[in-house]
Amino acid sequence: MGSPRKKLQGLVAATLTPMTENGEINFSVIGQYVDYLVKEQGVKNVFVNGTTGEGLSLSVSERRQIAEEWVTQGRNKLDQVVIHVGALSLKESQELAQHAADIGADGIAVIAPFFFKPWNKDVLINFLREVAAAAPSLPFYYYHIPALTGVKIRAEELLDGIQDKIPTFQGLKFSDTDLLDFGQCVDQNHQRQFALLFGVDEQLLSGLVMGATGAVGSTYNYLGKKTNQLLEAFERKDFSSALSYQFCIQRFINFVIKLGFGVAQTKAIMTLVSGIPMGPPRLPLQEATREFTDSAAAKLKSLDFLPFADLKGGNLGAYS
Ligand SMILES: CC(=O)N[C@@H]([C@@H](O)[C@H](O)[C@H](O)CO)[C@@H](O)CC(=O)C(=O)O
Repeated sequence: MGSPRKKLQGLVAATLTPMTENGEINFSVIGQYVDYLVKEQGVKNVFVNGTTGEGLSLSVSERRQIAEEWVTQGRNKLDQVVIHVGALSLKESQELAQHAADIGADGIAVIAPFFFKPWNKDVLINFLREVAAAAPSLPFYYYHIPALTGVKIRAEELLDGIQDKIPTFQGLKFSDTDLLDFGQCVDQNHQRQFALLFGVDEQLLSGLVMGATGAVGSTYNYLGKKTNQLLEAFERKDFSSALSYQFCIQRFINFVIKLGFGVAQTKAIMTLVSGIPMGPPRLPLQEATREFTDSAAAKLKSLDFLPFADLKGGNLGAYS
């Protein structure tokens, strides 16, 4: 991994947490998972224990072990390993933040507490500051995901003057469709000192046009290669190709959203595409149905995201 102060950019895969059929963490496949992301998807940054990683459904001990495994397996292979350490308990969040620093992670991220909710920006910043202070050497990212936390404090409000309060603040993971809010974050970031990472994969191109400096998402686990083509087209100002890539990605995401799409389904798709068993999700999530997986497989194939050989060659076997 690179120096902790290197700016986080490009694609960041929001990693899944592989589990066994008994619901235990399957640490044994994380090394293979790292290699798959780097070699097959061209993705060299990971966001661990977030939404996709079922971070809030895991025990603190499991979260620590998973973070350690990603840091260990990612050494000299991944550019950055960012650990999500958000929790309802400030103490747990601080413990996880300190642990992330101790094991040599490259950054930490925190969502807003969502049971007793911060009712204004200052209260939210007070909470975030206490967590950040537990890992004073690590870049700190705020993870804005209002649809799941129910905390609707606008990101642009939060950003205003944040580095005076949280000196390690390094950026934002913006998992929302409010492009006015996101645009105003970019507008404030005059010196481009912060990483502004867009978190809605099906709208990435809009985020890039608005000024996103990178992206964190679940689909980069298995559509990283295609999304990197989108990023490259955007970089060379070939907007027509960038739009074609985005539409292609949208066709798939739109299709699975209509079937019912979430972390469980992402696990099934990743198992299918990579051949690495991701296992079931943890309750209250429910495992994807066979019908979902078959339909997703057919769609991936029709979009050329999954060569026929892969379908025949055992990846479906890895799922069943
Ligand atoms: C609500 C949700 O899970 N959003 C995803 C997206 O990647 C999302 O799966 C994708 O845009 C498809 O809708 C990410 O923003 C979440 C994420 O990065 C994480 O797992 O921490």
